[in-house]
Amino acid sequence: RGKCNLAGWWQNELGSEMLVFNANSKGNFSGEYYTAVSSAQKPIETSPLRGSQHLDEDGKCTFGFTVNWSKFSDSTTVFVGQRFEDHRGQEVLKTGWLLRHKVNSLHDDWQATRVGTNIFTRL
Ligand SMILES: CN1C(=O)N(C)[C@H]2CS[C@@H](CCCCC(=O)O)[C@H]21
Repeated sequence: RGKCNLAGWWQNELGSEMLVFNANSKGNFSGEYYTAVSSAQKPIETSPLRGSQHLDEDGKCTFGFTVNWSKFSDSTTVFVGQRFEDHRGQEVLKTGWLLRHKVNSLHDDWQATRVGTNIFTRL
């Protein structure tokens, strides 16, 4: 696979881990996300992720993926970002994310979406 192969195990500064499977010829991929922390009240479970990446040969591909949190939280997170290599040649995924929780009424919609940034490095 090209230099921008996102497949493998990654971890971020929150202690979350994700396993990304090989992308197909169109750049579509799936994986599993294990969050170490959650605002949900139920036990955390591994959650599926699905995404799409560009297949650049320069190794600096952009990508996006969605995590559909399992039964433990009625919420969804979308990530968008780019792969880089740092000064030591270590791979990093610089991402931004939006986390949307289900709210019970339109009036509560204003408080339903959180935003953040995140860096993943290979496990
Ligand atoms: C641990 N996290 C992580 O690795 N992030 C990049 C951020 C954005 S997704 C969120 C976890 C959400 C878990 C499900 C829920 O509490 O609704 C937080």
